[in-house]
Amino acid sequence: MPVLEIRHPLIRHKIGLMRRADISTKNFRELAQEVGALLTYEATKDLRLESYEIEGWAGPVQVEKISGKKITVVPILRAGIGMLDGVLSLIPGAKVSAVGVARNEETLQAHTYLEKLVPEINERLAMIIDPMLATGASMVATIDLLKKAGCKEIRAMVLVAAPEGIKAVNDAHPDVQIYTASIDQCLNEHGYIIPGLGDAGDKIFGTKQKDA
Ligand SMILES: O=P(O)(O)OC[C@H]1O[C@H](OP(=O)(O)OP(=O)(O)O)[C@H](O)[C@@H]1O
Ligand SMILES: O=c1cc[nH]c(=O)[nH]1
Ligand SMILES: [Mg+2]
Repeated sequence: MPVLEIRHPLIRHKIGLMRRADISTKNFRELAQEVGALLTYEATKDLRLESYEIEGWAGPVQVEKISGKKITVVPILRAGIGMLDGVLSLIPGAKVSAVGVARNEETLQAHTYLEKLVPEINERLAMIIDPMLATGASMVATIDLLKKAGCKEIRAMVLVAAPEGIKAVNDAHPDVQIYTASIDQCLNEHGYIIPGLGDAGDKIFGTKQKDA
């Protein structure tokens, strides 16, 4: 499935602000949530609707509601937490399935350390959130475990994606649609996205601010 780069002016503007080397933790956090919400708006625009009747102020009126599968949002810890409130601001009823994946900074392999999935996840649309899609190893590991748990429909929302990561996800899981605020140029020799955002987890949590 092709990747969708959402080139909305608000997203372009906010991602531009996030790239500043001297950005504060507070600003980075706020912008990650805001872009998370804007990506959610796009990634849900094809959800099915059904109409039903309510009693309105002037009598009966036909209105609509989202029908079909319920949603579970799947933040990849840690950094995925940085988009979670933004996503939930638009889909407040969604259940949250936390998946912990850490990238080994030397081998760039993904290590899964936590899997807290909601019940009946096989009946839900899973929306994975993570600011960064670099080599794709963390995303592929997350999709692997969701499919093992029975998920049939999976979407991924990332702030910034490298072509290498998009290819890795597409090769392993061509059925998964990726939504991103920016397709960047490449990875550097340490597996960091160029121009990218630096280490998103560190910037969201206020841990070390050193960029590779
Ligand atoms: O595509 P990949 O090459 O796998 O890299 C991307 C992953 O790396 C970062 O997480 P990290 O492992 O640094 O964990 P953190 O969220 O705890 O900082 C990021 O949030 C992604 O999960
Ligand atoms: O550029 C990158 C790559 C992996 N993880 C990050 O936080 N940033
Ligand atoms: Mg990190």
